Amino acid sequence: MFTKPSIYYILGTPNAGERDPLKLLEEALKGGISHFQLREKGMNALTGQSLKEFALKCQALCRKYGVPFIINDDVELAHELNADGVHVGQEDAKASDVRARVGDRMMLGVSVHSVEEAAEAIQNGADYLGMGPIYGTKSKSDAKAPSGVSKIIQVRERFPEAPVIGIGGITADNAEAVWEAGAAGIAVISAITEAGNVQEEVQKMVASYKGAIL
Ligand SMILES: Cc1ncsc1CCOP(=O)(O)O
Ligand SMILES: C=C1C=NC(C)=NC1=N
Ligand SMILES: [Mg+2]
Repeated sequence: MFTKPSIYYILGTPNAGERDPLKLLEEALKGGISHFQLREKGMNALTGQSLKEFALKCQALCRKYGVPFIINDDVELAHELNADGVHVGQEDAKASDVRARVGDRMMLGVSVHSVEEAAEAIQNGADYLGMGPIYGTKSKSDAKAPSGVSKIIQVRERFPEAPVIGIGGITADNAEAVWEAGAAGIAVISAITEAGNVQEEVQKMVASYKGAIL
């Protein structure tokens, strides 16, 4: 499910700005991302039928490259599209309710900020944990203060079997510390979305794992 180094691209149409989100996704897929999450939030976010149509196009692209298609927050859309996974935060639906709704087939990710939240998420059936923000981020308006990799280290010590995905301000240049903390993957929005060469940026992120002291 999360072979190291997992590069977990997250995108919503608001993040893409003037760029074509589907072109960004295809370039990232060609570059070798291992997971994609559609996170449609913020200014002018798509809703209803237009969101569903866009989600279907993203899902088709992911399927073409054999990469899991994960939907953020919207459990009903994930269920309707038979997505490969759904990701929820602490304020979203409770992980146990989501698991009950989507069944065991679908990957369930939960955002956690502490060992206690990690314990609860795992107890409730989480397949992986999203942890951050590691560094400063401009892509989440209500992000907590960056905490570096210390919390990832704590959770890894306590739950060595649980895949942890680091998130928040991660680039190819600062990813090494996240690998060294034991993360199974890095989740990225802007470093890939705003890259001059998207494919190359993804490849540099994969390469950053080899440089890490594990
Ligand atoms: C969704 C989310 N959760 C914590 S930080 C963040 C945004 C990550 O975006 P970026 O990779 O551009 O910092
Ligand atoms: C907030 C998040 C944390 N981690 C992941 C993987 N996705 C998210 N949307
Ligand atoms: Mg959420």
